[in-house]
Amino acid sequence: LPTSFDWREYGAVTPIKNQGMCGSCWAFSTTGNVEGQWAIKHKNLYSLSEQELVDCDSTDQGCNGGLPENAYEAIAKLGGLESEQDYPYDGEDEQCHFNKSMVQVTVNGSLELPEDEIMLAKWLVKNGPISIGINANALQFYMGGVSHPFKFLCNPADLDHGMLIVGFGVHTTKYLHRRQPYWLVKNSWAYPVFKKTLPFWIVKNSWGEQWGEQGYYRVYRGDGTCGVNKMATSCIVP
Ligand SMILES: CCC[C@@H](/C=C/S(=O)(=O)c1ccccc1)NC(=O)[C@H](Cc1ccccc1)NC(=O)N1CCC(N2CCOCC2)CC1
Repeated sequence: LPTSFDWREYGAVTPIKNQGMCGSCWAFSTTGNVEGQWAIKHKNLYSLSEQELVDCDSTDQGCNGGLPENAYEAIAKLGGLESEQDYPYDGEDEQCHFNKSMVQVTVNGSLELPEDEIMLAKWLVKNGPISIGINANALQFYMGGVSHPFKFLCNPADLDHGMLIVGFGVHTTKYLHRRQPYWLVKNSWAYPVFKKTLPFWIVKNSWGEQWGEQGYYRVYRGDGTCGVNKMATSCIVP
């Protein structure tokens, strides 16, 4: 197993997207995994439509939540996913206007991955980015670095947010030289939820555009922090 790995270096990850004021994190977690699987298998990276899932995946609840595993199934049943361009994101529940002739990619199954984080890292290197459920408590006020909250502050059993692991590495702290293995996790927030309440000119000027580390979150790898390993899944693409 390498010390670090990052699927962004191999063209398997699209730029950070913004879910806005809609609880569609599950759809972004799903499209992120499908984008990666398709890119690795077909050498084509397409940005895929979350709005199609919000509007047309009747097994999930649109802006009120969902599960990537349901979404993979829904994509297979619908007949595929359209591109972001052809079915753009509006951040609210709309009438489904899926057009099967516009399908960019298809899915024909899914996998539940092991909770062992060494096996997860091995799977990631071999196969691609992983969709996860996580407890988002530590994300609300995340400002960078390797997040490693106490278990009672981030219950691994209370998963409430869908994200995408795109890689992993080890951070050595400056003074004590502590080694902190971490997962590199793609988020779908432009601003953290709490900053949405601040006047835009404060957020724009002081914290820049992106949430976290240019839209990414680094969380401790190896002890099930925030349940990062509890619901790791991937689609299978033909
Ligand atoms: C209200 C929906 C919130 C949304 C994410 C919104 S969010 O904006 O990213 C955010 C997250 C945390 C803090 C603040 C903001 N969360 C979800 O969609 C999460 C994502 C998730 C959870 C666990 C494992 C994997 C993925 N899922 C969920 O919220 N749900 C999972 C499915 C559940 N169904 C109810 C009916 O019976 C079938 C199951 C509905 C709730």
